[in-house]
Amino acid sequence: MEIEKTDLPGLLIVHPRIFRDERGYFYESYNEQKYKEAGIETVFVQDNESRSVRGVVRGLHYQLKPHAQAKLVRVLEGTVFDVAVDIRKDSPTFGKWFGAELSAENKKQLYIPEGFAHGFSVLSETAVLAYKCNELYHPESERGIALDDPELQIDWKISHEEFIISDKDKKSPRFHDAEMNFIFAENQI
Ligand SMILES: Cc1cn([C@H]2C[C@H](O)[C@@H](COP(=O)(O)OP(=O)(O)O[C@H]3O[C@H](C)C(=O)[C@H](O)[C@H]3O)O2)c(=O)[nH]c1=O
Repeated sequence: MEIEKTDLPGLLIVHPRIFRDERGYFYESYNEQKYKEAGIETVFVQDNESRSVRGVVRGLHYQLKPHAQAKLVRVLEGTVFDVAVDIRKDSPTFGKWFGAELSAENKKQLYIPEGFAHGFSVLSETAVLAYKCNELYHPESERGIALDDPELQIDWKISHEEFIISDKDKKSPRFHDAEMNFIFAENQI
């Protein structure tokens, strides 16, 4: 398994080791010891799965502290453009976003620490996303940021005309007005 750093401190791309043979493939999609050795110390307590059709954009979501969630995201079917936005107020990359194409084919994973808003767009006919969280769902603490925020300028790799988004996400505030309480922790570099 290889870990790739990104321009946003703490946000990592995981390249799992895939074992292929004439039957197909096998790989460890998570291994607590190996991920800890690679710097992903997080212990996960909840697994989520969602299926979406082409054009769906889910997010940008996060939970306020003390219910902030770190996530380990992978794709079981199809292809998505997975995006994380740094909302750690004192981070040198506050307000910056990073995106990666995750697919059932490339089996890449995105490790998103606490202090990021998360969202994804679906680039294939359908996509199934599976992700681990280190904190339980706490709807009262859940917040959103507008997917088409003019300050963030996220390129979702699909046209806005194609967007299929939930009524809830349509009402998310702009980044500038979003409620955040993330203080940048030095150990997140
Ligand atoms: C997130 C969540 C939702 N739900 C229920 C609440 C709703 O009745 C239903 C759909 O929830 P929602 O529309 O918020 O689902 P998504 O839009 O996929 O939300 C997710 O989208 C982005 C990409 C994320 O990273 C978050 O994990 C999560 O916010 O599932 C639960 O029961 N448990 C949960 O952990």
